[in-house]
This record gives sequence, C-alpha cells and structure tokens, in this order.
Amino acid sequence: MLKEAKLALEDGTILKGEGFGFETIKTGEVVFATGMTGYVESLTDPSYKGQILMSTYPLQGNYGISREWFQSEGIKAEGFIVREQNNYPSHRLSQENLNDFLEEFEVPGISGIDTRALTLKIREHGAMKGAISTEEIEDDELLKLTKEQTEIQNMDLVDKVSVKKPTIIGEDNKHRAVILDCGIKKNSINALLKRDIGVVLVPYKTGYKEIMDYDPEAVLVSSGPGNPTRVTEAAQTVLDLSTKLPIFGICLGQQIISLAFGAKINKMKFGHRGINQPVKDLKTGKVSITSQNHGFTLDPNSCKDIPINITQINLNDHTPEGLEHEELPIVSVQYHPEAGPGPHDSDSYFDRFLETLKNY
Ligand SMILES: NC(=O)CC[C@H](N)C(=O)O
Repeated sequence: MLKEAKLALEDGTILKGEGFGFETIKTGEVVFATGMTGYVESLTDPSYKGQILMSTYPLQGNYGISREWFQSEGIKAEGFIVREQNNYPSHRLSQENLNDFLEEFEVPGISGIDTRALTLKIREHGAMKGAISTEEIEDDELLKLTKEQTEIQNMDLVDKVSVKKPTIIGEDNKHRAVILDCGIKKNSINALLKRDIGVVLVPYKTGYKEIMDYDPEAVLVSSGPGNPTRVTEAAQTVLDLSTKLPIFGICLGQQIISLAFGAKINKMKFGHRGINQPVKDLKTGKVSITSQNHGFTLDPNSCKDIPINITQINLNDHTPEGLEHEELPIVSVQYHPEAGPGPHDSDSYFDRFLETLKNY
C-alpha cells in the first residue's frame, strides 16, 4: 500500500512523496549518488551511515536485491530517496524487492521525488541536513527534527560500524594483513582473500602493539563514514606503525593517513558519489574511471611541507585522489578500487598491496 511520506531539508523545503520500506522517521545528511546501478552495494556500504542517500538515476529496484551484493550485514544508509521504485524485479540472483529490503532493515524510503531538481538544489546549496518520515507527522515537527540533528562533521559514526572485537577471516591463507576497520566493505576483504591474504579485522581504536601481536605483513586502513578528524586514535596508530609495516588506505583510510602526517581535511560542498569519476595518475598520465563515495577531502596545500606526495587527482575538480609517502611504503587512494558498486579498472591497487607486502 502506498502511503504519504515527507522529506524535509534544513533550508525549510518539504517535499511530499510515497513512502516505502519501514514506517519510521530518520534524519541524516542528504547526499546524491549518480550511478545507474549499485543501490544494494551503496545502501549496505558502512560509509553511508548518517546519510540519506538519493539516486539521481530515476528508476531504482528494477533488478532486485541479492545478499551476494551486500557490502556489510545490512543497510547502513539512514534512508533512500528515489524518483521511481520498481517492486517487480527481474534478475537471476534477486531474492527480494526494494520495498521488503528496506522494511527488513527498518529503513524508510520515499519515492515520487523530483530527484533532478533536488540534486540541483544540493549542488547549489551543498549537502544538507534532512529527514524522511513515512509516518504521519506535521511539517513543522519534521523540520524541527531536521534542523536540530547534529551536523555530520560532529558525529562519531565510525564507532557505530567498526567491528567490536578482532575477527580473523582466512586463517589458512599464505599472507596476513590487519585491517583497521572503520567500516570495511566486503569487496575490499574479498580482494585481499583472492590474493591469498588472510585478514584480521580490528576495531578502529586498536593500538600499535596489539596490531603487531597479530604479526601482519601489512595494514589496510579501511573506508568508513563521517569526519576523519573524529578518529584521531586511528591516525596515531598509523603514525606508530608507519616505520614498521607497509600501510595502504582506502577513502577514509587515505584521509586518516594524511592526518597522521599532518595534512588538513576539508568538508566538500557536495562530495563525489558515483561510479564514473575520472582519476588521473600524475606519474603515468593514465586515467581510470573510479567508484567514489566521499564528502571530505584533504587540502593539497597542507601537503606541501609534509612527506606525503599527491600522486593522483580527480579530473572533474582536481582534488587529491591518491597519495604516496616520500620514503616509506605507504600508499592510499580516495576512490574505491574494490568497486562494489562500479568499475574494476583500479583492481590492480590490490596487486600492488600484495607486491609491497611480499617485498617488504
Ligand atoms: N567512503 C569513505 O570512506 C568515505 C570517507 C569519509 N567518510 C568521507 O565522506 O569523505
């Protein structure tokens, strides 16, 4: 049954649509993603914790839901905004429809929204605080909840998605890496397992000594939600480990590594979320099409006097997309080489991880 739902934005906008998924009220930062596919991977990506996801592509749900595509145990985004949803999916792997998927994980969805207009608004204004209600609520009350919520910059979101205790996956693999888990995606773990690298996922607050006790050959600092400056413990751990082991970072991981060496982080106006972001390698001139999902970036000027070099840039806005330490085997990317969703063009990042680990 279609029921009326509302979306409120901090600038006072109230949009009405049809509710789907779970009947509830959720707040979050409203962000848009431009991929034509990948709603299952994105909704289950822990980096979307604290955010209400809007797809710019107008039809969602048409190929259904499969657990094979999950990037974590369930939906991590706070809500889903779409133009049109389809609940009669067609795909050989599909196990349920979008409505039941959201309902199962107690997440509200709103359809019938003019997502094109809303995207333009966000591009102009920047990402905004918002709220979705699939329950009955007065406009004023929903606006109040919207405005009163904490800014995403000041939320501790990594704590909500990081593992609670160390977890070993692939004990019998030839190599071993520790993943400093800030909200790892399954595809990243699988990319290492595929290369015979077993992993120990450790909580993001785990210190140097405990990590070394696992006798890893390298460390991966994972992607994850929210503001990297809220996880200073992880930056300290990176610094402590930096002369001992190769360190690789993905997205939030890159931001944490750059903070460890003294770079500055800025909030972007509306971020990069999509599966066709062009990234240029400054050494080879090669351009890759990458999967991205971030709203913070490091200030390139703050890298001038620290031992970190920017090795890759985004061709849309020239923001840093890859880093390397001047002397140590420390490498990171702002995009998602593990894909899920998106292209596999930068899968070789994990080959480099393996080579670096073997040679160290
Ligand atoms: N995918 C990620 O790791 C996101 C990193 C960080 N939360 C950002 O928004 O910039």
